[in-house]
Amino acid sequence: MQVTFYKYQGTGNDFIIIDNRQLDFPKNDTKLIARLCDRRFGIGADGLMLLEQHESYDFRMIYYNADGSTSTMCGNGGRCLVAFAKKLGLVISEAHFEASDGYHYAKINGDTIALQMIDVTEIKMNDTYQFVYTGSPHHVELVTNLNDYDVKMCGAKIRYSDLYGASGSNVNFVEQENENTFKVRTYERGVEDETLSCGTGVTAVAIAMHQLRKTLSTSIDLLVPGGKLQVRFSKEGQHYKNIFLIGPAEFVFEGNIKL
Ligand SMILES: N[C@@H](CCC[C@H](N)C(=O)O)C(=O)O
Repeated sequence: MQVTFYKYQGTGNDFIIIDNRQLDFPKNDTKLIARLCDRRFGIGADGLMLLEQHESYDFRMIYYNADGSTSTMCGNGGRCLVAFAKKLGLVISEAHFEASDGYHYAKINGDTIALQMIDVTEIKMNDTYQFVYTGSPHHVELVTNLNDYDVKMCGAKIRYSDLYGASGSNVNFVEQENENTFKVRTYERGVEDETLSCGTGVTAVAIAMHQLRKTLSTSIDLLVPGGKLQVRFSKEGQHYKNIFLIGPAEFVFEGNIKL
């Protein structure tokens, strides 16, 4: 079977996208997905997404990590899938879709996609770290000297620690740059390495930093190794709502593979 794939990236978090509206992609073939994402033996990506038909919304998002595991929500992936849906002509300036964590709305402005994330109602605050679920689980930790930090080694230690059990967590290391700007480097579960950006990760960081009162701003800039993202939200009581992850989502190339 010949399949056309599309490569997209959002601040360097890169994805293989396949139009699976005909439902012919072998969705349970973990080894195939891992091989397609492999940077030496395959196309290379942090994750693979399928765009499928949805009964009430514009489309459905199915996300796999680079190791082939089915995953929870991917913020940068969601933004890239919206850009792909626009390329397919499924949406024009707005999108409504369903992902593993439920309904999402997105606004399209050229290559900039603003994706609404799920509301956050619980933040676990600890002396040295916070835990925020933004559609995916995220450990957030302030560090000094982020540029020289061993994200892969320290991230893996936390991801596999007793703190998060068998399912683990993504791990974000953060350093404050100014009043409303934070630098972030993320160890991603399922890639098992640092990625250049993580959308659900920077969303967790923005909320954790606001909750910690490191910033009073509700529009926060996040500098990641792959570029710049913005997270905006409103706070109602103890709940964070109307959370938007904003940044570029770009088509890179397309090709055909024989499965
Ligand atoms: N890169 C993603 C997060 C993808 C999911 C994550 N690896 C997990 O398994 O939790 C993002 O942009 O949010």
